[in-house]
Amino acid sequence: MQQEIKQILHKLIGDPYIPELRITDIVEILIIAVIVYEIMLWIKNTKAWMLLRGLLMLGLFILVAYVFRMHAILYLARESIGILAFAALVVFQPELRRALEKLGEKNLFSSFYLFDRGRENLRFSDRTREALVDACFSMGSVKTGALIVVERAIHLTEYEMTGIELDCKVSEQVILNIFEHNTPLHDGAVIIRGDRITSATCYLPLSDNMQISKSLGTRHRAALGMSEVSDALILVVSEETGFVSMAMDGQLVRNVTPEYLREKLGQIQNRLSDGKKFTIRKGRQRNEV
Ligand SMILES: Nc1ncnc2c1ncn2[C@@H]1O[C@H](COP(=O)(O)OP(=O)(O)OP(=O)(O)O)[C@@H](O)[C@H]1O
Repeated sequence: MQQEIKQILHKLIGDPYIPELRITDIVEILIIAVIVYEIMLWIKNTKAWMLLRGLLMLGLFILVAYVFRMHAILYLARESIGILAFAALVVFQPELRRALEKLGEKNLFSSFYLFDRGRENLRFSDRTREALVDACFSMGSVKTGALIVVERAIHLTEYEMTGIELDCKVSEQVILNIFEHNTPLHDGAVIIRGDRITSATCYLPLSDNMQISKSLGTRHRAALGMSEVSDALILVVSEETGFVSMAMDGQLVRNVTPEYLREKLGQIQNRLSDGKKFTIRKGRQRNEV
């Protein structure tokens, strides 16, 4: 094949230099392409995108300084590169941590182990999934605000500790009871691990995403913030509108339908699916932030 390509090129443009291509070179190119693609996705989905734009502007400025031989500016740029790199590490520490955690979550070899199939692979039961969907839409219909975090691979112990410890089975009635106005547990978020509610009144980190709609308050900001620092799926019921929204992977999807929520919960129900490398993202539903 390579020989044929060489012959065709020889006819067209003389004697071109084509280096020997081994199978490992092709594998290497594919690995680098996947890594570059993942880094680009990460940059696009995090604040790093703003950093990249900032760096491009800075690069342009330095280029102009170089062209016009502005020595003082070039000297300052040279001296501050180390400090800027350090500052970027500090500013992007949560995103970098999250990226490394994601890498650790990926179970690349799980699909090779057939004995894995016999294990208990369900994260939570169908009953819990239905209870969550029913509870959210019941609360939405009477405009009761709620914030529910469904834990996945990353343990949320540090957030559980901010609330009141519970250990009870998930059911629609229990969730409705927790978020009932003027009851001791209604404020803050509940955290769900498997089929159990582990904590209520938990305090979640607020997102500092500038693009989030100004009409959304701290409940939605907390849901988005939690989805930025963990792989959890967060459900929000708005006290103001009764809309049910969902946050995951730093994206907030507003005003979802029961079918959409059921589908998303179904997708995270299976533990093994976390190892999937490529997933086809379906179109976003309504107002995604
Ligand atoms: N950081 C947080 N962690 C957990 N819960 C929070 C946090 N911040 C706010 N909340 C919850 O959100 C409630 C306030 O919601 P607020 O009205 O500010 O938000 P909102 O996004 O406009 O929601 P809604 O549409 O329900 O009004 C608080 O009473 C509290 O229960």
